Amino acid sequence: MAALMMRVAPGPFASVRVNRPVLHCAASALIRSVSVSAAASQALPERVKIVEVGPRDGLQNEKTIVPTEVKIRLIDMLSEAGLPVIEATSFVSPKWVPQMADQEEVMRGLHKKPGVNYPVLTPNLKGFQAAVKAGAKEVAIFGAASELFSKKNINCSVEESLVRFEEVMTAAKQEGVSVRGYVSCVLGCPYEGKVSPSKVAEVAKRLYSMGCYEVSLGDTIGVGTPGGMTEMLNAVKKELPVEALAVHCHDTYGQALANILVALQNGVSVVDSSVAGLGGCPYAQGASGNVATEDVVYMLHGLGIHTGVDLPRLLDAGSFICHSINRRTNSKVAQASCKL
Ligand SMILES: CC(C)(COP(=O)([O-])OP(=O)([O-])OC[C@H]1O[C@@H](n2cnc3c(N)ncnc32)[C@H](O)[C@@H]1OP(=O)([O-])[O-])[C@@H](O)C(=O)NCCC(=O)NCCSC(=O)C[C@@](C)(O)CC(=O)[O-]
Repeated sequence: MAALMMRVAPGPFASVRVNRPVLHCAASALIRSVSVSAAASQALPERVKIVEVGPRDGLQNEKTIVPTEVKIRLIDMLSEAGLPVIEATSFVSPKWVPQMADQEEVMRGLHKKPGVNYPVLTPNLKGFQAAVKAGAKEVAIFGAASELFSKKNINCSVEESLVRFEEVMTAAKQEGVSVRGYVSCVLGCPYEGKVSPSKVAEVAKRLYSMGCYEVSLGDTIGVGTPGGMTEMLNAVKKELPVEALAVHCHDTYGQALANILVALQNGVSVVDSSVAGLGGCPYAQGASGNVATEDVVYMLHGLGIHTGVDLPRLLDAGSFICHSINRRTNSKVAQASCKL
């Protein structure tokens, strides 16, 4: 062990202000050096854009209402940590998702950092209009590759949802608002089981064709494996440029990082994640937390990929929200860093 600790350079957590066994620093530096040399032989992106979904996807499923000031503080801590995109809230029905009922206050209260985007979810024109009134400059429309999930989540068929999204898109073009698209259940549905990659590709193409600048492919219940991810991406890449794709992985079966790595190897360079691994969709049975942003950042930096994210500050944001809502972090990196 002594020999191991002598051979490695200072770890990536040199500036983390917590007590940590020395072994963690040494081991993480070793992991990094091994990973970088492995990455050298792979076609991986030099830079990855992380879309932080914690304030929305991470909190929407919390049963106890999180105070608005806590949500605002979390968003501000995430922007201070260098996250370039922070999904702030959603303009959905408060009867359907009570946790997001303070969407206007959140939008008005957050301290917008120059260069940071704060998209919000809008399922229909009503949500879009409210979002714009509250100052949103970017929205996300969210469809699905599964009929039953679409019905449970937004109370309409996939085709009906696309008609609603066209209305949002038309209004967004008039207002100069950017629109991101989601396809949920891309690697499996809690109600229909297996989902065909061709159906995912079809819905993704519709969203892209109507004007979404980016389409995020959601493994909503975290059942995917690297094999399934590869097969699905191969189908989608036939219809959309890979530059317009993002992946959105939940970690129910512990496959999220492996799935993300496969997506990177397929040319994807946008990754959604949630601080402390919080999250889950209230209308997807069995959905667990999103992949933790801390773990994604740790892996990407270990691969020598730039994110612009300051990991110690991100760990502070994770620690803050976990203490505020009395939850244990799902991030392995946070656990190893003795942050909670
Ligand atoms: C889409 C609706 C509204 C349809 O819900 P509905 O009941 O069919 O809507 P409606 O048009 O019949 O209207 C019913 C009531 O809702 C109101 N209403 C109508 N629209 C809005 C709105 N935008 N904001 C606020 N209120 C709204 C409307 O005004 C009316 O109010 P009432 O007259 O009863 O008082 C509903 O199903 C809904 O809000 N669903 C959202 C569900 C949700 O947020 N799910 C979680 C996000 S998706 C997700 O997590 C997956 C993702 C994106 O993360 C990717 C992944 O992981 O794969």
